[in-house]
Amino acid sequence: ETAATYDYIVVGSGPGGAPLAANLAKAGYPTLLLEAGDDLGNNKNYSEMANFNLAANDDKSRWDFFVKHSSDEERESKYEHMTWRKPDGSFYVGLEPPEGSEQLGIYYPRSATLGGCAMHNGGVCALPSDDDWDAIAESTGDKSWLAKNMRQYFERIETAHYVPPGTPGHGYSGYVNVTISDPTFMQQTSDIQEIASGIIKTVGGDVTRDINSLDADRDQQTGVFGLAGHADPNGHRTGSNTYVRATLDDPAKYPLTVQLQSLVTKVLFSKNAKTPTAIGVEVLRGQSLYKADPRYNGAKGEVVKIFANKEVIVSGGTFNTPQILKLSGIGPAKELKKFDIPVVKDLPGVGERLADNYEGGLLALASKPLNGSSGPFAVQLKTPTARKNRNIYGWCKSFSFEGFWPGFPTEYGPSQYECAFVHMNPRSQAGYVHLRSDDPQEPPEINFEFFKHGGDEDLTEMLDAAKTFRKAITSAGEPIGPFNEKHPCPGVKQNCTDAAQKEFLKLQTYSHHAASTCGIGPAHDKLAVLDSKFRVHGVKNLRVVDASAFPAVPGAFPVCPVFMLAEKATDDILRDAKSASSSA
Ligand SMILES: Cc1cc2nc3c(=O)[nH]c(=O)nc-3n(C[C@H](O)[C@H](O)[C@H](O)COP(=O)(O)OP(=O)(O)OC[C@H]3O[C@@H](n4cnc5c(N)ncnc54)[C@H](O)[C@@H]3O)c2cc1C
Repeated sequence: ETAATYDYIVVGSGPGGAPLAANLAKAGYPTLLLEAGDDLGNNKNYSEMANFNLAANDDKSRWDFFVKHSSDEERESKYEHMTWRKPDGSFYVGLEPPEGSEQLGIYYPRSATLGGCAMHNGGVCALPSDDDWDAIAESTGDKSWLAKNMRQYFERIETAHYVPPGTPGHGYSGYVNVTISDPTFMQQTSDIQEIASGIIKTVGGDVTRDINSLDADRDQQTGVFGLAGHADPNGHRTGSNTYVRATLDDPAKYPLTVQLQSLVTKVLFSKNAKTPTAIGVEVLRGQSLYKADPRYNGAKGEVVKIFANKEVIVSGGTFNTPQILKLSGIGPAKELKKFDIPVVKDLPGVGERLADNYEGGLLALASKPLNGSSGPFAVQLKTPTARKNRNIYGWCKSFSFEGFWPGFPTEYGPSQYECAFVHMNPRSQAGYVHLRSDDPQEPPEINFEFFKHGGDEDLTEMLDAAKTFRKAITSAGEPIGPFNEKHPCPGVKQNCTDAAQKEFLKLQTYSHHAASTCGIGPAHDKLAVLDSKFRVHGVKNLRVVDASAFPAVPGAFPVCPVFMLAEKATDDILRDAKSASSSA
């Protein structure tokens, strides 16, 4: 293919790329959406939200990344779920690998399928603090990022099922159905209801209110809430996959083309232009071509070049977008030269400032099997040393969640109860995604450098959260209690110092909301990659629209904020297209 068939090429079909491609096609522009994986939208492990752990463990979509949390090997070696490759080729997870095993790193799942990680995620839909949006407006001077303007994008994506129709700040016809967890368990007497009552007594709130519906002083609201997720009232997952499929099936026959099993290896640039100008992409065609795919078998794929009349938009996610840019010659010149990649634009920030929410949990076993059941409910806290806003988002139920490893999670039986939590707005953004080679099939090196800056402050906030959750859960007395805590302070009659608990939290923190490797920021910020309209600084016709574009992790859960980015980028791109055609 040499002639440009498409106006836009979008690389990657996650919550950033998929809705954007559908929107551009619906606006009448021939658009190609390229996705490395397959379409699993009809597979019940993906289409039913309740099966999300099956989806995340499924080799039909898995891209297994193995990352570091720090550059301190001793600290890394104490991570309880360190993953190793045994001599027989299978995984070992733990601290005592069989002899001859190779240390792979800390498992970090990604979903390579039509819809991206919105196809295996837990579905939690939350909005960042208003301050998170306002900070982008402030750093770039672009007022369209102010929270009060961003809310329209949430209204656009949402079909709300948890607030009365017409409630301001919500949408009722968007492609993301949002429901909250069933609150009716609070009306029946049960152990689960009693524990939840204790939590509500400790932190306030109630399970019928929703985080996203609070407009007045959202950033300060704390206590218990119903947990909002991107599923419809029947539990069907909605979002990136369902929206693309609905757009393809629409009788209006929008000019959207989706090509699966297409691993984009680089962006192509015009040879003549003075300013680097994107004109298309190079693709490897074939199944499971990326080495993070457990089904990878050494196949090389067929090389294809595809061209765009207007723009290329990269939406490969926080790990893959910087890899694609670097392979294309956009990134830190020093790193590119190491791999003999010709430098198209020296942009030192590509792959830098990687950050993630820190996660932990207060997990305890009751003295008896817990009767009753509930979905998770949300708990927001503002711990004593929090900076400006609430800083902890927890979710509680009888379950166990201790991070990710091949085959996760653990199951401690019917007496288990946990409040898992994410710590928002990490102070450190020192992580990075660096190339290991110029081979596009080879996953990059990923190091989060957790706690490198402000670590002690963040750990104090996590410890205070754990203390609050401990008090809240254990307020249920006998015969449900006493509780035998698994972590961060094990035992029934506990005797842990604050320092010991902080050390546990530091060593065992996990994460799954990676962001910011191609952050938006002003041109004078040497680590900024994108301007406020998602355009790569110093490059024409190339944008990035996915979680990598956030200059900092957006609140507690990124997926709904990424959907909002896709909508905002749609407006920016269509505005440019219209002004180009009116000036032509
Ligand atoms: C296990 C898990 C659970 C999660 N749970 C939640 C949750 O409950 N709530 C929440 O808000 N967030 C959750 N997240 C995070 C959230 O899903 C992600 O932040 C979000 O999906 C990011 O969207 P994205 O568009 O940036 O990238 P992704 O979702 O990663 O999508 C990128 C897409 O690009 C494709 N791609 C990558 N490279 C190439 C290439 N070279 N060529 C072609 N295609 C390519 C990939 O296959 C993928 O489909 C979870 C994440 C994980 C891993």
